[in-house]
Parts: sequence; C-alpha cells; structure tokens
Amino acid sequence: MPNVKHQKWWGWGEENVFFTYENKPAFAPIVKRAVGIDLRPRERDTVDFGTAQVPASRITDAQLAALQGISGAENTLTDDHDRVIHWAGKSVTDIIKTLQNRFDRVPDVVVYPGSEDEVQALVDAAVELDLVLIPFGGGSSISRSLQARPEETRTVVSVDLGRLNQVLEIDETSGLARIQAGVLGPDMEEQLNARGWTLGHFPDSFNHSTLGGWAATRSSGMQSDKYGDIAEIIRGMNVVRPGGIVRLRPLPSTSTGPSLREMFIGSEGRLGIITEVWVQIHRQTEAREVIAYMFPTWQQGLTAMRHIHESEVHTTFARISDARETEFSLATQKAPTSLKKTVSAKGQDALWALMRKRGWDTDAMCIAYVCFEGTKQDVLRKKRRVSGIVHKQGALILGSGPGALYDQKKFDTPYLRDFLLEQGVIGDVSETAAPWAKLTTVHKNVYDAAQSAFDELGKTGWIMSHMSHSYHSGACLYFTFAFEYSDDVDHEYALVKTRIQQAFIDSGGTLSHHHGVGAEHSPWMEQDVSEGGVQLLRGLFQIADPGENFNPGKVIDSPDTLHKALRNGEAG
Ligand SMILES: Cc1cc2nc3c(=O)[nH]c(=O)nc-3n(C[C@H](O)[C@H](O)[C@H](O)COP(=O)(O)OP(=O)(O)OC[C@H]3O[C@@H](n4cnc5c(N)ncnc54)[C@H](O)[C@@H]3O)c2cc1C
Repeated sequence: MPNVKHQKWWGWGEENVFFTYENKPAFAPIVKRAVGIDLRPRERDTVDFGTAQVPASRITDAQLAALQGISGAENTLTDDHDRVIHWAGKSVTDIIKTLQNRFDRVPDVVVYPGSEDEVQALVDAAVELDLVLIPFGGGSSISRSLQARPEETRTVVSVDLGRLNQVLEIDETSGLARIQAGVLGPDMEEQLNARGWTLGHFPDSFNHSTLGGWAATRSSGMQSDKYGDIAEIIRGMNVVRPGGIVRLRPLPSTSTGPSLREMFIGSEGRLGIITEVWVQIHRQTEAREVIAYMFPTWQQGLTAMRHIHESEVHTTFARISDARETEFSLATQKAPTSLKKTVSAKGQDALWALMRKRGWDTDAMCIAYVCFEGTKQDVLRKKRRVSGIVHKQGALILGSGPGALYDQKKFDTPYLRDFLLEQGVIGDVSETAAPWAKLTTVHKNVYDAAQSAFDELGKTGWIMSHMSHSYHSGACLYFTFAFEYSDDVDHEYALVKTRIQQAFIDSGGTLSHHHGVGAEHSPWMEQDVSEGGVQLLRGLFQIADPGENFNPGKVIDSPDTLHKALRNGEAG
C-alpha cells in the first residue's frame, strides 16, 4: 500500500474531527431562523465502508498488467475503497452522491507513480491503450473536476501524485523552490519552514490539497493579497505530455509569446500531468497579527477594504463579512467556560449595547479581519495606517483577540458542511471576482437570485457573503448558501447554484474566482470568455489530446445536462 494520506471516503477531512454546536448557544437558533429546522445532536461518527455499493472495476487483465509494469503491483490498486476515494472531489453534491451510493463512474484503477519517468510511461500508455487518465492531488475539488464522464466506456485510471511529495531544491538567492506536485499543503510548508521559508499559499482546503492541484485549478489562498494567487506564485513547471515533457524554467518574467505557463495553470488535467513546480517563496516573517474591526454597514466596510488596498499598506489579507455572515460567525462563538471568558462575553454585550446607544443598527454591522506581517516595527506601522483608514468609515477596533481566534479556526469551517448534511441541510459556496465599481451590484443581485430560487422551491433559504482577495481593480466575493433538501436534491441544488452563477455573469463578475471550472461551471464558459474564447480552447484541447485521454469534459464541453437546461430556463 502506498504511504499516501487521504481524506475520509464519505466526507470532508479527517475521521474523528467534527463540528459540534452544543457548546455554542446561539447556533441552533440561527439555524432555525435561517433554514427553518430544529437541530438534533450529531449522530454520525463515521460511515462503514461496507455500506458502499461500488460498481465493479472494468479494467482488463492486459491493461492491469501494463500499468503494474510501470508503477509496480503495490502501487496499482483496484480495491473498492481506493477507487471510491478517487471517484470524486468534495463538493457537497459529491458527498451526497457518495453517501447515497450514487456513483456515476468510479475509476477502474488507481496508480501511484513514484517518479516523473513513471508518470511519462503512464501518459504514453494512456494514448497507446486508449485509457482515460485523471490526475488526482488531494481530492478537494469543489467543481466536479475529478469525475470521469458518466457515460465513459473506456478504462478510467486515477493517477494519484501523492508519492511525489518533496521539496527538491531551494534557490536561496532568488527565492525560488522546485517542488513535486503531489505534496499536500502542510507537508510542503513543514519542509519549507524547516529552512526558514514559506510559500504563503493557504486556501481553506490547505490541509487536504496539493501544489499540483492548486496549479491545475488556478487556486487562490487566503493570504493572496501579500503572496499572490497561485498563478503569480508559479514561475515554472514540468508538464508530462504524450511523448515528452514540457519544461518551463523559472523566470521572473518573459516576453516569449503567449504564456505556456498560464496555459497550463487551470488546465485541470486536460493538457497533461504536472509533476514539478517552480514557485516563488518568502522568508518567514518575524511578526504576524490579525486584528478584527466592526463596521456599521457593509458599504462602509467595503469602502474601507478598497481604501486599504489603494493605500498600499500591503496587508497579508483584508476580508470583511456582510451583516448576515457576521451574525452567523458570532453565533458560532462558544459559551464562556472560564471567568476570563465570561468577563469577555459580558464586555461584548456591553459593547453592542453601547453601539446601539450610539445609533448603530447591530443587525447591519459587519466584521472585518486584517492580517499584518513583517518586522514588529512594520506590523505596528501598518496597523496604525489601517486604523486611520477604518476610523474614517466609522469602524470600531475589536483588537487581536477575535483576530487570533479567527486565525486559529480558519481550517475548521468545512466540517460544518458535513454536520449540516446530516441534519438534512445543504450548505455550499460559490465565489466570483468583479471590479470594485460592480461589487455592490453583484452582492445585491446574487442575494436576489438565491432568494428567487428559494421562493421557487418553497424553501426557507440562507445566503451570506464575505469579501476576500483584493486586487488593484476589484475583489473576490464569496457566498455561502444553505437550505433544507429533499429527495429531489439534484434539481434543488442545481436551481440555486445556477441562479447564483448566472447572477455573477449578468452583474459583471466571473463565474469562478478560485474554485476552477470542472464540469460544474463549464456551462457558463461561453458567457465568461465568449464563444470565440471557447472555440480557441476547444481547438487547443483537440490538438493537445486528440484521443480525449486526459480528463475530458472538464473546463469546456462537460456532459452536464441539468445545469445547462436550468441555465437556459428549459427545466422547471
Ligand atoms: C471545503 C473546501 C474549501 C476550499 N477552499 C479553497 C480555497 O480557499 N481556495 C482555493 O483555491 N480552492 C479551494 N477549494 C477548492 C480546491 O481545494 C482547489 O481546487 C484545490 O486547488 C484542489 O487541489 P487538490 O490537490 O485537492 O486537487 P484535486 O481536487 O485532486 O484535483 C483538482 C483538479 O486538478 C487536476 N490535478 C490535480 N493534480 C494535478 C496534477 N499534478 N497535474 C495535472 N492536473 C492535476 C485534477 O485532475 C482535477 O481536475 C476548496 C474546496 C473545498 C471542498
């Protein structure tokens, strides 16, 4: 058995890590109000794999022998558990389908190559034997970019890069590192930190996603304001293609025609397998602090975030939750368990009372978190400048206590999704980026679009949002939506999601800021990049992969009929 870590087969993350609400007194009431259900105590600790009804592998003996000849029988697995772990990502619909035994097309075999040469042999075998190859990183895809097409009749091979997990080389002078693509976030940071460096790329899925997956999906981490999106972080790479490797050397910049580097970033396995990546790395900083601020309104908070960005203070991140999300995150606060915490909770109540006295509408207030890094002096200087900016928008400085709490808890939220699923509630996310001038419109239109879907379904639904990832010309808006689902969950989910995606496009946003396209967002690609753009991509994929051996149906031309029909208003 290869020594590669995986998430639990039936949900997000690690076994025995759970969300609990019993110690959070405001949580059950807000869920009741948001989606109309009474919470029950959590019952599901694990799911017995014996309950999974897995379609049999269709691999032939000759194909299996050929693959075993490349990576060895011990790294070429056809057991049901391994195949199910690799069949899909971790979108909420992936998890529902897995729990309901609705496996569309499970890979027939999982191969764990141990070297770039083995990857090359696998890629060449895929063409020669007409196999479908799907690269697998951490399996955290949220846009259905890992599933084979349901109607795929050829043998499907999941290529798990997990054994390629080493930082190979650090160029200390240039601040560059050459790293194998299958390394998981924490394992990579551990190797870099040991030498005083960091990549600075921390997506919410950090613990369970890989460098290769980030590259292949055009990922963005929560600290992208300072360190950049993965597209800016990546300086070079090796991509294994039929017949040979495309090697892109690490360069600070180049004017050698259209960028091949950019072409491979976001290619979701359609152009080959990324085996190594050259990334820019940073010295670990001396000091780091996250400060929380409370704004009277969303508009004032958003304006402050823009002004912080324009001021060139260079924060590590600056994010603000809208009023709904602020209310929700306050409702996930634990009941005080010590005298100190009781005093602090009372202090918070007193603060809210004072704000109401001063004319604040506490239902409209919005919490923001800003992270500062550098030397102690840098941090102090930046905090002062940001204080000046937020004061002009009427903010209260809540300080580093809530900021530190946010920082500690940032990777826990996905477990809440699995808890809600057990309670019969879908909670999922959709994100976009739009110019600053359009953010308010996007925000409003997405709320209206989600509400129209909830009304049509006759459901009490919930939507909330935050702004993260600022750029010179705009920012990312990230929406979370939730509602109680029924037996018709596929249709219900697709209707809400479709309305939200369409609102992004219609309001001037992109269909995805960092979750990639996969099959989930593919129906909107023409609206996002124009018909001519899709034709060009189609031509590229046809020439690069004439036999459709490499993760076909992702980015464009997905076989997803339900989303397409809903998008076109053809399904009720
Ligand atoms: C709860 C949750 C939170 C998330 N938060 C974030 C976030 O904050 N920011 C963000 O950017 N994304 C986020 N995502 C989405 C997801 O984590 C990213 O898309 C991530 O980049 C996927 O990496 P992975 O290693 O898990 O890739 P996988 O899910 O295994 O694969 C994703 C795609 O990349 C391809 N691929 C993987 N490795 C390679 C390779 N070596 N060569 C070629 N193709 C490859 C796969 O074939 C597939 O098409 C989140 C997802 C979830 C479920």
